Amino acid sequence: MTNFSGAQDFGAGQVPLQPATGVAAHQRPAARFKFFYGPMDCGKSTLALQIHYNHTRQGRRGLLLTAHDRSGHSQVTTRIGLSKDAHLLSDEEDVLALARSLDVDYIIGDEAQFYSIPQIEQLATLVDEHGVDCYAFGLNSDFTSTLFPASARLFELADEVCRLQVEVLCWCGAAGQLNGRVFRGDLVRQGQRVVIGDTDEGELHYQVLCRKHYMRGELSPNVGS
Ligand SMILES: Nc1ncnc2c1ncn2[C@@H]1O[C@H](COP(=O)(O)OP(=O)(O)O)[C@@H](O)[C@H]1O
Ligand SMILES: Cc1cn([C@H]2C[C@H](O)[C@@H](COP(=O)(O)O)O2)c(=O)[nH]c1=O
Repeated sequence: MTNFSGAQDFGAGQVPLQPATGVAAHQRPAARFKFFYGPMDCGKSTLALQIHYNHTRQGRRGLLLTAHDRSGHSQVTTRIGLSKDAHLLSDEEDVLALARSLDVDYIIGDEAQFYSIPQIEQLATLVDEHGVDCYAFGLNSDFTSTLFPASARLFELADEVCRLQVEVLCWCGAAGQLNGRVFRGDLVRQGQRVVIGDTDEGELHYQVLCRKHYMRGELSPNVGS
């Protein structure tokens, strides 16, 4: 909340978070809420770690979050080899309380499609009421080509939404756009929304497809690719 003098009013018992860099308040840009999205394998986690690195280098205190990372650990992992320890968010966890207890300047949230709606809204509150920059990274749609609820909320609330620039190619060479779930060699269109997996071959895996081949249900002739 901002009062008429321009000063922020955080209410009784609340202390605003302060950035660590020592930059005067009037020189600091307004906090931003950004959502970077794209299909599996398009470089989301890599960009998340790059942004985290750049902020840390300037002395800013950050919180790296993930949920259901493929590794099964509390880490952000990337296929290009980078990984970093992260806080593994549980479904009921209050991100606002967590960030305030750690006094952070920014949050990087990977696998944001798995966050709850309240958690996405808490990120927005951190931006608006506490000046914390929030960068969320995640899939836009699930294996049925339907938006994840958290991603839909991010599209509604974020200041900026960016489709990632690294094109993942469908087996035909066109830009991959949709995440196909493959079970025992067949594209499936029904099942649980959350099934952790990778784009490698296996009994259950994912394959990024262009819209035409997703709609036709035509998978790569090369198993697992
Ligand atoms: N051996 C490699 N050499 C170069 N780039 C690679 C290699 N392995 C993976 N990558 C890059 O990493 C990207 C996947 O990054 P990752 O952050 O794991 O994606 P996401 O989080 O979106 O699933 C691939 O699109 C590719 O550009
Ligand atoms: C499409 C889809 C994916 N998932 C899971 C599979 C992976 O564990 C993650 C995405 O990870 P990435 O870093 O973006 O490659 O999400 C799922 O549970 N349900 C789905 O529909």
